[in-house]
Amino acid sequence: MTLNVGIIGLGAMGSDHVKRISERTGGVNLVAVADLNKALVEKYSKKYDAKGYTDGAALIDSPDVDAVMVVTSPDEEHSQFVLKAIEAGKYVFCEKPLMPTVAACQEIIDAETKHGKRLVQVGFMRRYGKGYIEMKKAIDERQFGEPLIIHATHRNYEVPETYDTPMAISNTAVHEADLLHWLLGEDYESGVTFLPKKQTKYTRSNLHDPQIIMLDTKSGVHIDLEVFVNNHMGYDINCEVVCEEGTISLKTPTDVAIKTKFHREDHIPEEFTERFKDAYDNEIQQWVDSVQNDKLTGPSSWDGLIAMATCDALGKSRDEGGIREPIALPEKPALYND
Ligand SMILES: NC(=O)C1=CN([C@@H]2O[C@H](COP(=O)(O)OP(=O)(O)OC[C@H]3O[C@@H](n4cnc5c(N)ncnc54)[C@H](O)[C@@H]3O)[C@@H](O)[C@H]2O)C=CC1
Ligand SMILES: O=C1[C@H](O)[C@H](O)[C@@H](O)[C@H](O)[C@H]1O
Repeated sequence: MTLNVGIIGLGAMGSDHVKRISERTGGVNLVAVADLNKALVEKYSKKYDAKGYTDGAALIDSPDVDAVMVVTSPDEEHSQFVLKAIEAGKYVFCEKPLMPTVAACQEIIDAETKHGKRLVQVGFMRRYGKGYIEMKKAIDERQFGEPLIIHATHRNYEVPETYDTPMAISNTAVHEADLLHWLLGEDYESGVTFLPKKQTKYTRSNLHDPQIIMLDTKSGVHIDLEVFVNNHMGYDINCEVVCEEGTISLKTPTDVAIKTKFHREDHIPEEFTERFKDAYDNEIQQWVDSVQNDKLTGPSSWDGLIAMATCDALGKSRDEGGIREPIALPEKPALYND
């Protein structure tokens, strides 16, 4: 049976998902779109012959909509629609982060637990990247012995003026906060955030950039993560896992390598929709398939809370000048055990 999906939020990520659902995902129809911006609603409702709304709640209430995608920003705009979808008993894909605070993630977990069935998947799409899947297999199988250290970078070419210091963790590093404990198959013990060089060419009053994060896991794996969101180089995501008898690293996919006039060059992706196109495609196809099977298999609301609890500790460390902070989790509800 074809799944009829409505998408709330038609900006940079939402418009990419509109195209993905309409043109590259099997077993699904885009039947409705919503945004506060009427021009975007008119554009995409007309282009994809979908019903247009400016009120996301009305989209969720529509009997024509089987499942919902929440792709709004700022991130605080997610829970109103996630909670309404749960109330309506409809599956809902919520872009990361689930919400930018632990308390708001907990509110969603409480609502889902009361409903009695998992309905929420969170958009941690790095888990669907081929490189990360191969890395996780190698770690799970201990192909190179015990993992010891992870070196990672999360670099953006630039971010908008509204992007501020806390977002470097809650909006950006939240990807690695989810990814790396999933990759290693264990929880974090503690974290530290510190702010290097205070005055740089692109420093803004509301944004300290770059930021340096360190995480340590329960077994003692040490992680260092550079978050550099105005690097004016490109969208450069790196991850190297150092094991007892070898390393395994993420490779940036390139179609061509150029050599000319005594130099060679590779392309650096401009932004996330280019760099992780396959991961997004795999993620959304898996979400549609799991909804049709009436059993979600992707990142849950609980994964959303783990990531935000990690980010909270890292934000507290940053605000306290780089003091190591424990990363503690509440008891995991049984709903999220399978
Ligand atoms: N998984 C990933 O790699 C990525 C995830 N994201 C996430 O996707 C979400 C959207 O990000 P962007 O597309 O970059 O933001 P954006 O600012 O480009 O678009 C957000 C859209 O949501 C709409 N909106 C906001 N509040 C609304 C409401 N109450 N009702 C209806 N529409 C509303 C805005 O009018 C805007 O058109 C964010 O949560 C962000 O964290 C963004 C980029 C990449
Ligand atoms: O989710 C995302 C993107 O995937 C980028 O990796 C981040 O740098 C960006 O800040 C965030 O919105």
